[in-house]
Amino acid sequence: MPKVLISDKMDPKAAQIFRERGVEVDEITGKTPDELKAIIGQYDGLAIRSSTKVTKDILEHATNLKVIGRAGIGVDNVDIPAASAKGVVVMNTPFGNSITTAEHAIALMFALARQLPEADVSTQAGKWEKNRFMGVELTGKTLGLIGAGNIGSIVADRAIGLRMRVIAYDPFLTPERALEMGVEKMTLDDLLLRADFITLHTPLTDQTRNILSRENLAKTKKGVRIINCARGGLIDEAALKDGLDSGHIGGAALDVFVQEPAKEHPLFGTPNFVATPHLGASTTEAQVNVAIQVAEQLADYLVTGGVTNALNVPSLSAEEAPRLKPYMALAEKLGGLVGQLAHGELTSIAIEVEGAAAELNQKPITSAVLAGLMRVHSDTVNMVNAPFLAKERGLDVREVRHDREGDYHTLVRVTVGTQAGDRSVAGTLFGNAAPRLVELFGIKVEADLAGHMLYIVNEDAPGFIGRLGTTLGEAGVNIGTFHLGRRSAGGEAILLLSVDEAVDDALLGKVRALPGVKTAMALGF
Ligand SMILES: NC(=O)c1ccc[n+]([C@@H]2O[C@H](COP(=O)([O-])OP(=O)(O)OC[C@H]3O[C@@H](n4cnc5c(N)ncnc54)[C@H](O)[C@@H]3O)[C@@H](O)[C@H]2O)c1
Ligand SMILES: O=C(O)CC[C@@H](O)C(=O)O
Repeated sequence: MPKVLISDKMDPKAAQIFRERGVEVDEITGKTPDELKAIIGQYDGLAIRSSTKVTKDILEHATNLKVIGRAGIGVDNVDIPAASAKGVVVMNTPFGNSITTAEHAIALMFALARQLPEADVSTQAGKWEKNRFMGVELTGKTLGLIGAGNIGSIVADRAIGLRMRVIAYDPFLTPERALEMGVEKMTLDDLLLRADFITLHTPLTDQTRNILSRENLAKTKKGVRIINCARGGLIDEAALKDGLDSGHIGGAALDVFVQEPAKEHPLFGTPNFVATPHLGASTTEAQVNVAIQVAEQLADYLVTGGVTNALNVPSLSAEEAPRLKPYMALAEKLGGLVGQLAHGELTSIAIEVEGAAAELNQKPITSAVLAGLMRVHSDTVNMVNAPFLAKERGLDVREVRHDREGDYHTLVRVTVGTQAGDRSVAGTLFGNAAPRLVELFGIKVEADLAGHMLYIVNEDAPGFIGRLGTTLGEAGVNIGTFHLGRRSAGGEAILLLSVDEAVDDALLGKVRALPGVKTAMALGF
């Protein structure tokens, strides 16, 4: 039974779903990195929010981990390259808390417009400072969105409802989508010049880090009010403080900080500054949504192989997964076969599909071929990290989908480019389920690829099979199945034998010494 750790506070629905789906679950929150390292090796899945930092160091101890699920959107607390290199799938729940976070941005915009937090503190202190708190209306003001994705577009919708004019800077926003959203797309400089309020809704990337830098803050309209419910690091916090102190910036509300938890901060106590402790996603509704989604996604992956909302592998629906499963087994075997047989450096690999296979999602088939190919050299390769490793090694990977009718109702062909030329193997599924090799280096042959096998290339001549049988028999090696293929009578023949025991080097030497043998190799699947 797969086992999952929930390491951050999460709605109880998550644990309930895991149990209902046959996944064992432990909820252990508030662990230090060292404590997490000590226990993470027991788990197949890890469900987190933003507190757990899944670093490379933690991943090195996660010997059984297959999937990490973030109950939320931002995955900057997960080292995705390290997870990918280790073959761990990383998923998030991209929509579960979008409305809630957009509402928090709108709430902070109101808080700034009417100085609500300061007015509350003053009133409850018995001061009744009616003249101190003069607000501004939102109606007719211009809201500048930096980032117009899921959350940004909900903020735009709500702001338009408040009769605000919404302008947006997002390099990936198409003119059609901007029109549909009712926002005016523009450059960042134009937005900075025109916005009365600016709200940030981008992920933190190398391009967005410090997007509101000191220089950019200086370009804003005097009195601008700034809201950040996305990620700390998007704004230069020191420059923001200077802007508030000088009065150039009329107000700022931060839900997120460069360093979290932010228990002390130079901005704290600054007039017109509002802070919340990363509460963007903190509503009952959003937390139930993301808990349910993350548990369903992790359980799907661990139980059926379905992949939803993964950031480092292609998606695979729970309906597709069972159809693709036998193909992935076939693909891994074909990859493993060429990996074992092809000598020297591989420069390219082409994965071709035809017949029924051509109607499927090809990405998982390709990943499985690459995993089989590279697992020949490393036990830690799997379908998740194989494409990354292939890219890292400069292997040129091509996917080809054929429309044509072939000899088989379904076929997967793998061709690797080597210094000696191209080498190709092909396989089909018998009964849509059983992987079967049907072609090896241009020769028709029909074989299961399973267990210990012996691959022999020899000159097709009478008496050879008898001599081979005797040699194996004398070594106590029992032949399970025997598959023969040849280009032409008396030409080159290929033999693929499954044997009950591994063939050691001494026996291989004897096989290679038999008359007519050109190549003999032990294979394993
Ligand atoms: N405060 C919270 O609790 C909380 C809750 C949920 C999400 N978030 C954060 O909100 C952010 C946005 O979430 P989302 O669901 O809208 O994401 P999203 O992926 O739907 O949208 C992000 C948008 O940013 C745009 N973008 C990317 N690079 C950009 C750049 N250089 N300049 C301008 N725009 C750029 C993208 O094109 C995209 O449209 C994420 O960082 C997420 O972590 C915070
Ligand atoms: O889990 C949370 O409370 C914050 C989530 C939020 O930052 C997100 O990116 O989804």
